[in-house]
Parts: sequence; C-alpha cells; structure tokens
Amino acid sequence: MPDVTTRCVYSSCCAAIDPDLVHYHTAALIALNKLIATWEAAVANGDYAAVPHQLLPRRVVQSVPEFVATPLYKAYAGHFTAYDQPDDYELIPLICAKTTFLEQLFGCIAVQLDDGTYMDGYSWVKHVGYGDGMVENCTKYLGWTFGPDGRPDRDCVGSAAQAAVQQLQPGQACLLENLRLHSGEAASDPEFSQQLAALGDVYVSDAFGVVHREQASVTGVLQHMTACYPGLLLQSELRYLHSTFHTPDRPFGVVIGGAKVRDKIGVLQALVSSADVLLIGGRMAFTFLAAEGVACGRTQIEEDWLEACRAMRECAAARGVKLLLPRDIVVARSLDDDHGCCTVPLTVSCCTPEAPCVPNGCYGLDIGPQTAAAFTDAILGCKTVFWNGPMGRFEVPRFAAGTHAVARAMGRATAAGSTTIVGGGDSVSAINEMQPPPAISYISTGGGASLQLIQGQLLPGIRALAQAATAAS
Ligand SMILES: Nc1ncnc2c1ncn2[C@@H]1O[C@H](COP(=O)(O)OP(=O)(O)O)[C@@H](O)[C@H]1O
Ligand SMILES: O=C(OP(=O)(O)O)[C@H](O)COP(=O)(O)O
Repeated sequence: MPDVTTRCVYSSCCAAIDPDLVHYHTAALIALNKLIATWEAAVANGDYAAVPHQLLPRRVVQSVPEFVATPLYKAYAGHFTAYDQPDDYELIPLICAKTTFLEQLFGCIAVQLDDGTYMDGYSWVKHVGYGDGMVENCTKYLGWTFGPDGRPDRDCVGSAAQAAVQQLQPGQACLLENLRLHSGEAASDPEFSQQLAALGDVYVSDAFGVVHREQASVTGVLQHMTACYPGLLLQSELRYLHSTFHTPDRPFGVVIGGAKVRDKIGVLQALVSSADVLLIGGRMAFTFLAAEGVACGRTQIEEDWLEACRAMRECAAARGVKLLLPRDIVVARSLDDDHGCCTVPLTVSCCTPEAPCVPNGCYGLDIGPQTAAAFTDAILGCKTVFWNGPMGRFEVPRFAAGTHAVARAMGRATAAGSTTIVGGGDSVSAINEMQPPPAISYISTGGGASLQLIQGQLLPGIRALAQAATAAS
C-alpha cells in the first residue's frame, strides 16, 4: 500500500486532448498523486466518507497481488501461460495510429468542480464534450498546460518534467508529452525506462492498446518502480475480453482488416483453429489473394506470408471454418483520391496477366458491394463477432463504404442479440463517424492487443505486471 506521499506515474494509450490534434497517443500522466493513495488508504481503513462517492464502486487501482489472486486472473494466467514465449516476440516498427480514447483516460481520474464537488473524469468529459473548450477546461480544472499547438507543453522525461512533478500538490495531476516521440520507448531502452521511473514511486499501467508491445513504458519501467498496478481500464479490458473469448457463444466470427498486415497476419493462424467464421478485408486480404494467384496491382502484399496464407486456407477448409475473402474490390490509381476509381470482380479464374483483376498501377482500396453483402450475411449468422481493422482506406470517403457496411452489420447483429466487439483505433473511429453510430456490445481500446489476447498470448505488459508483483512479494 503506497503511503500518502506516493507519486504515481500513470500510463495511458490515448489520443490528444482534442481528437483533431491526434498524433500523440501514449501520454504519460503523472497522475493522481496523493489522491490515489488517499483513496487506497481510505478504502483500506473503511473510511468511505473520504472517498469521492462516484469512485467507490470502482477503485482506481487494485494491487497486483490482489489482482493475481482473482478468479479472473487465475483463469487468464492458467489459460495463457503455455504461450508465454517472450524470446520469440517480434518487435514491430511503430505505426502512429489515430486513437480517440480520451474517455478511458478520464475514467481514471476525478475532477474537482467549481463548487468543490467531484465528478469522475468520465462523466466530466461527457459533460464538457470533446470539441471547443476542451483544452481550456483541462487547463482550468486540471491545471494541465499546453503549447500553442495544443500539445502538452513539456516533455515526458528530463528536468522540466521532474520539476513539474515535484511541484504537484495533493490531488493534482500533470500531463506529459507523448512517450513515443522518444526512440527509447520502442527500443525498450533501459536508460529511457529509468528516466520514466524517476518521475514517481508507483506505476499504474493502463495503456491497454500497447500492452502487447515490449516497450519501455509497458515493460521496462516496471523493473524500476517500488510498486506497479494494473489500471482500471486494463483490468476491465482483460475481464471483458477474457470472459467473452474464453468460451465464446458460437458461431464465433472474426472480421479482420486494416493495414498492419505484418502485425496481425500471424494472429489469423491461431484464429483458424478457434473461430468458426473468418472474414478478411482491408489490405490484409491482398496477401491471401496474391497467394491464390490474384494480381494485386500496386497493393502492398507480404511476400513472406504467401505460403502461410495458403496453409491457413487449407487448414480452415479442413476444420470447416468459413473463411471469406473479397470477391469484388474498389480500385483506384491513388491512395488519397478516387482518381481512376472503379469496382472490379476479383476471382482467380478471371485474373489473367493480360487482364489482371487489380489493374497495373492501381491499388485495392475497399471491398466491393458484393463482398460487403456476403460479409454482412456472415456477421448476422454469428453469436459472437470480433472486428478489428477497416475494410478499406476509409479516411477517403469513396473508399469507406465497405467499412461502413461491416459497421452496420455489427449494429444489426447487436440488435439481434449477438455479442459484438470492436477493437482498434481506426475501426472505432470509423464507427464513431457514422450517423448514428451502430450499437456495439463492447468497444476495446486495443486492436492488436485484443487480437493477441484472443489468440491466447500472455501479453508482455501483463507478464511484466505479474513479475513486478512477484518481485515485490
Ligand atoms: N486496402 C487498403 N489500402 C490501404 N490502406 C488500408 C486498406 N485497408 C485499410 N487501410 C488502412 O488501414 C488503417 C487502419 O489499420 P489498423 O491500424 O490495422 O486498424 P486499427 O487501428 O483498427 O487496429 C487505416 O488507416 C486504413 O486507411
Ligand atoms: O493504436 C493502437 O493499436 P491498434 O491499432 O492495434 O488498435 C495502439 O496505439 C498501438 O499502436 P502500435 O501498433 O503503433 O504499437
């Protein structure tokens, strides 16, 4: 139990304060400071009057030994330890993804209002909204300061960060700049980990979106702190995803798309053995199609995975898994506009060197209407559906129809009583931009992380928390 002078370093995977100012998405929040410790101590002493009442049912942090003792964690660890092979973990280059999960960040703090009462951060964000005034409100209520471009006005390590932390008063929090601006984060540089650790005494790891990464703020820093805790978001993600995917209601469908092909294609190997329906769209689909001999134009494919894709299809056929690939596709000459845009059929039999399905010089940028209809039917036939990764380059309106069709199908499946889960920054953005957004049973803040969880891996960030707990006991 930290004492009341404990400084807490809180890591979160979130978007910028204003979602329009994205580009930093892992912020270190020197947060909660004495507030967390006060709540912890108050709860431990049964002094509930000292605890803001909104926070009573959900303590801000739970100690790792406590967490490890829960049936949830036991089930999780028991199920997954066999897959704990950190040496085999491949470090993947970072892609800056857009995420808009400020709500989750704020869910873990409390804001003192003008009248002296507290509102939990989640309600407060709902109350003040995301748009105009968010930065001003963060400054007014939380004391966070920003540069002219709306970014936190100090780096996450170094003397300015140290000084800001030292000046914090009980209950105050200070927002620091994105960790990922430092190469030491991705490289899991021990020196950078130590610099982060120097900011506080205990660490709350709540960046579920990066918990599958072996990085300084996810694993390295934990070795240098006196105590480490899983944050509320991390716990609730694990709880929900584990309980859903451990024994999913079947048929269990997984829809995969997006652009992080290298990152996610390996996951499909595991899903072929556990899912009943696999729908593959986005750039991911083109490596599978190329493996069948379809010409993919300029679309980037993963040559190293062609043989594995063929094996996956054979394995799916042998297991009776319904694996659907696009049968028609929207192509264009540019990634960023609809120059030369048309819909083309996509089958091995119609694709010849003289008349390739995706014309030379074109990219495949969305699934076509026939594919969208087939994917919709397949989704509606499932009792549990997980979706990660847009079906196309949805940021360009002309290439968004396939993604929106899948989103609508997810909404219809939810309404029909199925459990639907969407994970990943871009997939969630695509849903949020629809009017009205489709109803989804659960939105996860991590695409890659939730995929690896489904696949049965012990995620590096969880392993590090468990190790820190063992070391401390
Ligand atoms: N066929 C495609 N060609 C190019 N980009 C694509 C294609 N399909 C999807 N994308 C891109 O994939 C990105 C999202 O991928 P990813 O990060 O894997 O998803 P998520 O954030 O949901 O986990 C989006 O920027 C989208 O434009
Ligand atoms: O957006 C994120 O993940 P996601 O795209 O898997 O949902 C996280 O910030 C992880 O980013 P990364 O894939 O660059 O490590």
